[in-house]
Amino acid sequence: MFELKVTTRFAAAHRLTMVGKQCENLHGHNWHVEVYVQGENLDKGGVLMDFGIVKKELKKVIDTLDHTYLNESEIFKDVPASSEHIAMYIAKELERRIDVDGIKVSRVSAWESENSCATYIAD
Ligand SMILES: Nc1nc2c(c(=O)[nH]1)N=C([C@H](O)[C@H](O)COP(=O)(O)OP(=O)(O)OP(=O)(O)O)CN2
Ligand SMILES: [Zn+2]
Repeated sequence: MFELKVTTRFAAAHRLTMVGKQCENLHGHNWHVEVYVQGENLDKGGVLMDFGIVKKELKKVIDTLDHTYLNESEIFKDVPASSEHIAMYIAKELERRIDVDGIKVSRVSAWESENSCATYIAD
C-alpha cells in the first residue's frame, strides 16, 4: 500500500452555533489542509499517481472555499461549516475529481490553528 500526501491552505470566514460562545461570532481562520491519496499499485513510472494531478485537482476544490464566507456557501447550506465538514467536503469533492480506479482519497485533515485539526477518514 502506498500513500501520497499533499498540503495546501485557504482563508475563510465562518460562524459556528452550538460549539462555543465565541465561535458564534463571525471570525476567520487560515485553514491548513492535508490530503492523503492511497492505492496498492505503482504505474510504469514508479509512482502511485503524479503529485501534480493531485495538486491541480485539489486547487480547484480549495478555490471553492478560499476567501468565502462559508456559512453563506451552497456547500454548507445544510451542514455547519466546522472543520469536520470542511475536511469531509474536500475529501469527497477531490475523490470525485480524481476518479482513478484503485486510488482513493483516504484521509483529509483540516487544521484551524496550529493546535487543532479535524480529520475525515474515508470508508
Ligand atoms: N470539533 C470542533 N471543535 C471546534 C471547531 C470545529 O470546527 N470542530 N471549531 C471551533 C471554532 O472554529 C473556533 O473558532 C475555534 O475556537 P478555539 O479552538 O477556541 O480557537 P482559539 O483560536 O480560541 O484557540 P486557542 O488554542 O484556544 O487559543 C471551535 N471548536
Ligand atoms: Zn472558527
